[in-house]
Amino acid sequence: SITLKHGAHRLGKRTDKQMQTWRNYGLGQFIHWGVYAIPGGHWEGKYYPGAAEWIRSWKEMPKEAYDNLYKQFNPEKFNARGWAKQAKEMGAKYVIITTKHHDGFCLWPSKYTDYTIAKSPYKKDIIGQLVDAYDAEGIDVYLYFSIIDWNHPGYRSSLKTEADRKEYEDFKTFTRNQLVELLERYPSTKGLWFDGSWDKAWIEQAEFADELGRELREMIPGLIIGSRFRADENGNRHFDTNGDMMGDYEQGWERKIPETIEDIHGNDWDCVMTIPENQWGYHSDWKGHVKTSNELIEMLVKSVSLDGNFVLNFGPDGEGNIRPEETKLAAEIGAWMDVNKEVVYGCGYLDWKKQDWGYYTVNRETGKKYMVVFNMPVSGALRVKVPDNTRPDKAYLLEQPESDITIEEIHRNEYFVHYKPMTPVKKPFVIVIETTESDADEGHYQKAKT
Ligand SMILES: COc1ccc([C@@H]2N[C@@H](C)[C@@H](O)[C@H]2O)cc1
Repeated sequence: SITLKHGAHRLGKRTDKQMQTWRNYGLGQFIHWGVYAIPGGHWEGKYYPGAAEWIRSWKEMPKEAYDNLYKQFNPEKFNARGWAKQAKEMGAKYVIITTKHHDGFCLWPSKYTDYTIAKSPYKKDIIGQLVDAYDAEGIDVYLYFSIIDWNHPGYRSSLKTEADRKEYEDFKTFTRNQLVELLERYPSTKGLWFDGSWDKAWIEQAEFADELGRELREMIPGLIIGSRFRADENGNRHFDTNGDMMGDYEQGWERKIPETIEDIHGNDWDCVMTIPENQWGYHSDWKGHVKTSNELIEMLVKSVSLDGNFVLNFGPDGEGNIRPEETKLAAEIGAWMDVNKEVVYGCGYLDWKKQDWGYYTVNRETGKKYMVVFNMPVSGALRVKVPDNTRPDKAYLLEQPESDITIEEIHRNEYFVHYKPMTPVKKPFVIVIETTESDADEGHYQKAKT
């Protein structure tokens, strides 16, 4: 590997307490809220087919009209305590809240621009209310911040002229000032989730961004920042010139989930996921597939089974309501978590061969192993392949610890867990499997000579 001044500053996972807490969350909530929720994916009767929070970039949206929307932003239904309570009941352990999206509108009263909530009819600090409400529910708060800022005069996506460069220096100072301001105003923040950092102009700022990251980490010891924040001096993002991840966890899994443990390259990671195919901000007309709670629970369990966190996005409307579809899903996920949360919290990857019926998770402290079943085989026989010197002794339903499920040895290190549900299965369910680790005899299975 080559020597880098602004590459990864740490190899391997962080092992401090704050990062251990992050690693054990399992389930998080994303909140995308801003003035884009006012048009909600429409303008003058026309339907915007893109992601609602990007409507300003739509050729049918006059920039002037969009940039004046904040003058009508007065979400009277906004109830931070209600949102936090709903997130608690869903089972979210952390929340990521948009402080400023690409449009540059600040949901906190920043003193570095007038394009903020303080200048709207609503006036009050939205970020402050959410931080207090989620803190009160014991849900850790992380702040989303977009480097892209279409409102700031100094913002550039690329630096072509000397004038660009001069303007961009003001933008860099503004960006730093806002981030320092956010951490000063909300010191209970556990981390920053950066977005909009793919512009050439920002990629050229390896030294500035590295120094800014250092300054922010000094302000809040243990602060957690993902891989999307900065580039190294050769313009590499997420992974530096040597292939080492920059930041504390990988932020590449947006609306997608790794397939195998190899895909995560030994790094911590989060998957951030929308309920429709691709809407983060509020769109009043979701077209296409809206994910069910069974799909979302599977994504959650799949993420945990591969040592990641799953962060589900909510996009409140222009009045401050959480829409009915999201409320329903939060309740369904919460009902499942009420019964099964122990297969998520503090759990991660078990190095047993993945089987078709679902996913294994293991509690990192207790070693307790779980089979989370999504796909019942017609045979009722759940195949389990174990590593050498591991023998499954007992299996029982998490919901009925006294249930004793038959385990049949069918081959060397291979078993059938025989389970036929008495009633039709409508939600994923969990079987706890207990094992003995032994240097037992090789057993009596003979490999065929071929
Ligand atoms: C051009 O592709 C994208 C896709 C998504 C984004 C933003 N990242 C998500 C977390 C949302 O904030 C979305 O607007 C930005 C650019």
